[in-house]
Amino acid sequence: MITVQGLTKSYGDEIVVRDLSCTVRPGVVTGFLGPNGAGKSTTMRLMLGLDRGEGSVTFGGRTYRELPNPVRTVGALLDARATHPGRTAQQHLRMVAAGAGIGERRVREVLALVGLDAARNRRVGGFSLGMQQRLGIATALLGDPEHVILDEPTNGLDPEGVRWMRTLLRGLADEGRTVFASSHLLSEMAQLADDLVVIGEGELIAAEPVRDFVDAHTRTQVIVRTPEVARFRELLHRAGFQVQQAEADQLVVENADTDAISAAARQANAPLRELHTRRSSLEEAFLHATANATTYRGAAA
Ligand SMILES: Nc1ncnc2c1ncn2[C@@H]1O[C@H](COP(=O)(O)OP(=O)(O)OP(=O)(O)O)[C@@H](O)[C@H]1O
Repeated sequence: MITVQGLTKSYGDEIVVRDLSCTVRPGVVTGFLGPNGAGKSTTMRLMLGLDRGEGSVTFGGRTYRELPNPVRTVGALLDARATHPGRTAQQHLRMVAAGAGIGERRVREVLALVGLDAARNRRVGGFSLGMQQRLGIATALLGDPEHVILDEPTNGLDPEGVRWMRTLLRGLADEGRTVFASSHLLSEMAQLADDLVVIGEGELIAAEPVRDFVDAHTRTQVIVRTPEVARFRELLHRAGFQVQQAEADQLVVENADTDAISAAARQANAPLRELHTRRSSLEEAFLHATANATTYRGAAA
């Protein structure tokens, strides 16, 4: 469990993380979202004690600095390109392992886990971004940590790599670990994350399960197809539903549920050809939730 309390960071006069508090629970994947410049990387750096700020972050009750052997408790990937380009993947991992008292066997294990066994003797300088990302993950997992913090772990990965990452993070969560990962790929997050922490301009916008976040920031629509569209529309309208005709035989009802619509159709003796709920996407919810907290916004077309 990661507990963040009152985390605050300023650069000069600019407050980039403001009084941020949340908990990240074990056994699930928590996605960390926010528009560009929202303060995600800064928050992760603060969590790991790489930056100084106010407030506290604890891992199972202890701050990063209090951990006797941090590599064994918290595994982190912040910048995959931070590895020395002249070292091979294996040399890099051996170096980190030696510093934490981790043996050669685990080095080979994590190389295999991230699919870099065959490339272990190649210099990191020649690695693609995706390979560097895999090495970064291997480094983060070296100490078999209970907490995993990853900044944009899918960055540079091809579709197969993204899928691999999804399976890996799910597996880590299923083992009971606390997994906290930022990403800009919202459709990916929708598939991957159970919980979300969403920030905008350094402030907490939401910390809740993905489903609750989407429900809170979007409207549910019920799609109805009927040959008697005009009569049924009028009927729903009179019953107090917010309803629009979308196609010749299709109605869209806002904030309704299919039970209520099918009951109304039965009562009116209106035949239904289709009735289903359209759930909004995480992307729609994210754009709505962060609309007022977007520092770097493209100019309107
Ligand atoms: N070393 C620094 N000095 C001054 N300002 C900084 C520094 N690092 C970050 N910032 C500022 O802090 C704010 C938050 O940046 P941060 O990189 O944490 O955001 P982010 O959410 O990770 O963004 P992105 O999604 O674009 O990676 C930005 O306004 C950024 O310009």
